[in-house]
Amino acid sequence: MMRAIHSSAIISPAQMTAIDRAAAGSGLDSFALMNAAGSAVGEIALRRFPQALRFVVLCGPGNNGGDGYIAARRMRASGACVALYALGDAPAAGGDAARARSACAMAPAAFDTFVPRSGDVIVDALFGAGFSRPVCEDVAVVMRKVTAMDLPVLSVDLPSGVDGRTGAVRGESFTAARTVTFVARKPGHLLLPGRMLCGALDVIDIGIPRRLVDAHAGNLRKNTPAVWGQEAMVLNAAVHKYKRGHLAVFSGGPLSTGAARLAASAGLASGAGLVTLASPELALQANAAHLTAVMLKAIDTAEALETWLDDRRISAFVLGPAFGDVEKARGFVTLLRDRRLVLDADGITAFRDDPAVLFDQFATGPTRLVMTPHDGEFARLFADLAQDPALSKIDRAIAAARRSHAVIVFKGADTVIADPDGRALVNANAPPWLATAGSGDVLAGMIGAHLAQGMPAFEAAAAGVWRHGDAGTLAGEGMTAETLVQAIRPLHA
Ligand SMILES: NC(=O)C1=CN([C@@H]2O[C@H](COP(=O)(O)OP(=O)(O)OC[C@H]3O[C@@H](n4cnc5c(N)ncnc54)[C@H](OP(=O)(O)O)[C@@H]3O)[C@@H](O)[C@H]2O)[C@@H](O)CC1
Ligand SMILES: [K+]
Repeated sequence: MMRAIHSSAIISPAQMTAIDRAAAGSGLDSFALMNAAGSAVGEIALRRFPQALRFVVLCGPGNNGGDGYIAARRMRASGACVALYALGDAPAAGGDAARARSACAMAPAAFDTFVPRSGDVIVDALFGAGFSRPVCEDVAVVMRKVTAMDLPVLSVDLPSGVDGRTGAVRGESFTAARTVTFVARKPGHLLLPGRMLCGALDVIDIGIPRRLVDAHAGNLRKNTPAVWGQEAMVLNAAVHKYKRGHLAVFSGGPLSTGAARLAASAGLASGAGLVTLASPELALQANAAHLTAVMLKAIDTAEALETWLDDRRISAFVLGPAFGDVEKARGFVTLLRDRRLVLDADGITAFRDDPAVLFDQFATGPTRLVMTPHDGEFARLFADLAQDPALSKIDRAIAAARRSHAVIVFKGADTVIADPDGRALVNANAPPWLATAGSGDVLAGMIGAHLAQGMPAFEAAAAGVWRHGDAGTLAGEGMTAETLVQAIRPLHA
């Protein structure tokens, strides 16, 4: 009986190896685990691809190939037509993969004799967790042929060619219709481009005890309401508006007010009790003409801001969307350094020449700064991390959070949220059409609303990102930033 487990845990290939060792150390039979894994693959192949005229199992030299041999045996036992091809050397004698190969009782043909044909379903068991270098040309040619013929691919653990730690493609990869992985998701299943290449993902329990998984899993999870739900204030009519927080959003000049208004209205729709747009005098008219529930306050200078900040009920701030004046942004951030702040867009770019000035101002006390960079903005503050090819997007976000003492929301279709303490989340509910003009402004306002309500910065960011993806899905294809705000769902008890 197959069960899906650890629904939000993400485990790196290195942690998986440690779990594997711990399982063996506790007396679990590693061949039994492979048997469970390979049998699950065979069963899923039979169930999900009834149209197959032939199952072609491509086995690599390691344990990923071992799973393939078990799957082949399982499918053959059910009467399916199965062809088996082996890449490279035979598996090391005495290991589980060698045992699986002999138990399979089918002689594999050499990999380079495989000719794909119409009606084939490919079971890709070439490389999984042990994928260590770019695929060679022989393999790449087969991958390209299979893709060109649009043959369904069921990948074991990961589409071969995808790096499980980073999600990067090394050389070439299969594009799977389905991927069957074991114990928990790996980063490569969620980070781009890996996520796009996995197809539907099955996470299978192969019998490793939960205590061993928990002992070796790190602080990385998929972003779901389970992560932040307990911290979220359940909003109802009985909660006084001041208890739901007061969010302030800084507007740009008279010709660039729209972004801040989007953030402000998103903040209100996300549950902030009060939202005030802090606007330059010259932009008051433009802003006033468009606002109803959002309040308006003229703030032009550092002095005016300093006076306003005496009101401690203003519980969070958003600075950056189309703000424009980077010098003014730097001055405002200094005044806001002991407050809860979402820094986005121009607010991030303002510190490109000396990021340490920003980081130092938030170095002590509780984590209260959330930054929401896209790739370009990230590179402006963290050039070395952005350029280091050895780092995954998760590694980059965590290192940036540690350095800046801020929660980092590293945006993209695979947004990563990282806390200075090393916790991280990968978000996966964003529809492709969410990448549209103004979408980032809406996100900044949503995170600001959660901060204003008093949620810890990490959970506030996670809740904002998840609800943003949820609203995008509800708004549907063809959405605009305005319809996105309208689609923000209230939090339910
Ligand atoms: N963890 C668990 O609990 C369980 C894990 N299970 C399964 O084990 C899998 C991990 O097995 P694994 O560690 O043997 O690694 P795997 O992916 O087979 O690759 C290693 C081989 O490929 C080779 N190789 C690498 N790159 C290459 C390239 N570009 N081109 C050519 N060759 C290349 C590499 O060569 P080497 O680098 O050593 O020279 C080595 O020979 C995991 O994904 C899952 O399916 C299940 O059985 C259930 C229990
Ligand atoms: K594979």
